[in-house]
Amino acid sequence: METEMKSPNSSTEKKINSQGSEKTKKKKNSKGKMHPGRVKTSAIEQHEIKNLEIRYTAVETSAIQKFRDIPLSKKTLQGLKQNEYVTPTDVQKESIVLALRGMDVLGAAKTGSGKTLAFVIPVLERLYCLQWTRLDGLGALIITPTRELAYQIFETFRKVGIQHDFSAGLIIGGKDLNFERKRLDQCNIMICTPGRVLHHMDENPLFDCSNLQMLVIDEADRCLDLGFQQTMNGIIENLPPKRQTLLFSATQTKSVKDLARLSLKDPVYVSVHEHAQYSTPESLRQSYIITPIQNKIDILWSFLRSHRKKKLIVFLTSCKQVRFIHQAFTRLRPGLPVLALYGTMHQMKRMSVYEEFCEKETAVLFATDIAARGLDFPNIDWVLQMDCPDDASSYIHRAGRTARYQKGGESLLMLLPSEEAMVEQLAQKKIPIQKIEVNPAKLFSIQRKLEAMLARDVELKQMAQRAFVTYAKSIFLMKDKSIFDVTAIDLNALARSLGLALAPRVRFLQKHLKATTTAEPPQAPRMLKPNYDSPDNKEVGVESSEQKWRRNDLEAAYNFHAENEEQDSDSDEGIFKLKRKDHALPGVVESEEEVAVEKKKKEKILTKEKVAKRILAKKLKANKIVNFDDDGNRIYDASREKVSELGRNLEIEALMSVTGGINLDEAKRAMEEEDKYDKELFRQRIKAKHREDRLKAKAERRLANRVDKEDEKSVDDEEEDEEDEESLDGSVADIIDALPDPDRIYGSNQGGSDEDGDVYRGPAVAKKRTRLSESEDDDEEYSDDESEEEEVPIKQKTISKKRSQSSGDDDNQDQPSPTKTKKKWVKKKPPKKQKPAKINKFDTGLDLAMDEELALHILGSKN
Ligand SMILES: Nc1ncnc2c1ncn2[C@@H]1O[C@H](COP(=O)(O)OP(=O)(O)OP(=O)(O)O)[C@@H](O)[C@H]1O
Repeated sequence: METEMKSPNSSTEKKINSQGSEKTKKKKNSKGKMHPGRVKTSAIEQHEIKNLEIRYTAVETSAIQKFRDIPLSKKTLQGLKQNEYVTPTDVQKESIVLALRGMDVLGAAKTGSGKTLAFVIPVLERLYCLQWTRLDGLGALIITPTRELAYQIFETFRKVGIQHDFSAGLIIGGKDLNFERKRLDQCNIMICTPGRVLHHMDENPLFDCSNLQMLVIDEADRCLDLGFQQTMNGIIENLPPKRQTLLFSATQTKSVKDLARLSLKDPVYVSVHEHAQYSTPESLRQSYIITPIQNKIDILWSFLRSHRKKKLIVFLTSCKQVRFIHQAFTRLRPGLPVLALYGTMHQMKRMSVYEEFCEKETAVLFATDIAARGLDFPNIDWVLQMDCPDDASSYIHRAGRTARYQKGGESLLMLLPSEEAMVEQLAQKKIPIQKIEVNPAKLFSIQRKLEAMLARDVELKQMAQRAFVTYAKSIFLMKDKSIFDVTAIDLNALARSLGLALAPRVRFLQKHLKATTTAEPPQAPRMLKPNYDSPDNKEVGVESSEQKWRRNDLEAAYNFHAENEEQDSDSDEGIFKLKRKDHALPGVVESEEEVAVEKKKKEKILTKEKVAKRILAKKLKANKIVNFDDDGNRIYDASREKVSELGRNLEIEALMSVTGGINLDEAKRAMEEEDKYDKELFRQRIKAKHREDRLKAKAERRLANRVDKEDEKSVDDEEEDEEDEESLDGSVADIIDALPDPDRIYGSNQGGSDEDGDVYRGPAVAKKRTRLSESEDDDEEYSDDESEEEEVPIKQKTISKKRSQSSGDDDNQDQPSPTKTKKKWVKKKPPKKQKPAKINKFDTGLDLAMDEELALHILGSKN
């Protein structure tokens, strides 16, 4: 994405001046802050900059002969010289000087007149004079409508700016977004397509254009037209208002609205060829032919056969047409290399085709309008416009791919009889174009060959069908209805010329024709015009017998071959992506029934996203598992759903609710209920975890006992009751289990709710054991559980007392208070185990066996 426009020996960011010393530069950036990492600039450069700035106002455009007459930095002059740019063109002289003075410029000049250098040079100079460095971020943003053009401009920056130290980035669609993203913040000059740059502006936090000095829009009229309107508005919103703006195009916009959007400050309109006799290059010879649609492909074939040593571009309306013609002609072999360039191509392929065609000496490139603007393919001999361009501007740009910068070239436009009005529009735009006739003797028909190929190759046949439909659709969608009339086209003849035996069905036309005949839309006069030759028939709503015949013929054509419907509908999708949506479609009045049918058809295409949306809309919960117990009662999973009745009811109410909203009191109550379940769930989890820890500790102890008998005798004085219980071996536990319930002995005024969450341990002793084991957990985790706190100390107190009596060395102060500490049982502990912080401990001074005996004794005596 990114390259550096620097000479091979200037590979570091620090610049050493000619004396070899470094000088710190105290230059402030546009926000008034000096960038801490500013590169040091030599005194010579600073001096040069001062001199240049003085000369900006003094320089006279008329006195400029060579680039060196313009106040330009040495680095730029060297870059120009290295690339053999010596004499500036008119548009360059005018625009560069004005731009150097810091003015907003609207540059208009013929195609191939060097408008690219007219903005590349001022951008380099401006940043140079500001002593811009990589650390200053984005200084200039250049926007162009196509990726290839962006690449071409990038290359010009790279070549002319070779002596500068700026870094330039190419931000275009079809490339790795992440790759671009990471390097964006290092770009000083960014060349981009509108969609991609807005994407970064919206989503990339590294994209910072707050320091931007210059905005350049190449092919400005195209970038600012309705096709890019929203994107461009989005971009402009993100740019700092204080900046210099340069707009360039061969067909420059003068729309006040466009210019207002850009908030230009006193822009200067540079139109060097405004008073020229023609709006196209003098060296361009232009001609047109009027031909019926069925002859177009034959003319193209014959033309290519007779220009095999030339380099040509052939423009067609849609990607699918280009694809079909390219595939068909590749197989038919016209005698020169055949290439294709269109928007739906893979980006890598697009670039390789672009480069390949640049290098070729003879070749034909079939292309859509993505190749119409700005591209500077070298040495193009001929431009063939096989389909009529959208308008005169579009014609100028297409034809302008040849006869560039002092070179000659020729252009041929093919028009259908219904499109002849275009000639008038071209004349109004000062385009000198001559009518020529096709020599029938030299016309060679390839229809049979195409038919044979399509019969053998289903894929090619499908391409032909798609080409047919997209062409019909693009004509139907054209803005200028005075030129483009789909009903005037003989679609059967078109189909045959493509090698198709029968015309594919075009449903939108059927619908349209139905609408124009059933309803009488006031805005659809052109749609009823069947014959361009008969001006009388142009009257609103009047349909002559000839028109009727034409309509019936068309209807018959459209109704053929319902089997092609699927493919057609596919193709129909594509064309909408490509054409500009800058006009309404008159005459299309859809009945309710048709709308319903259309809706139904659309529903057939179900993407994953749509399915998900539907599920959401229906408030269904996808992939939900419902468990039932043996009796068929539903088991609720507290971790995933509402368990309390109140909670569940509330959920059902929300689902049924049409109005939405929430009853806060109800919700609060439900939450409290749910909270109980949550707590219980949490408690159980903690218990399970503790149990697991205990078992683990027990296993470790057993292992330790086996290894070292001596250690077994040592008694740890800090034991936990719960661990104690678990550490008792099976026989002792059994004895304890068999002991009478202390509740019965000491009274049980406490609740026994703590049993709920415990594991089942046998019917007779469960309650007692649960109390022993759970109380500690609850103490640690749920200190609010009063029932356990009250019960345990009685036992504990007794045990502790007896212990202290028997050991006689216990410090009473160390004894846990009855209210705080519960039962404490002695147990063995692995020597290295850490003491839990919160648990109170005491020491009987006895070993485990004796402790057990003591416990049995105490309990037995109580009994
Ligand atoms: N001063 C110059 N000296 C020699 N060649 C030049 C000069 N300026 C431009 N050129 C060459 O002229 C050709 C056309 O230039 P460029 O692409 O900038 O034209 P353009 O006006 O932008 O055309 P379009 O309107 O089609 O975009 C390029 O090959 C370029 O290298």
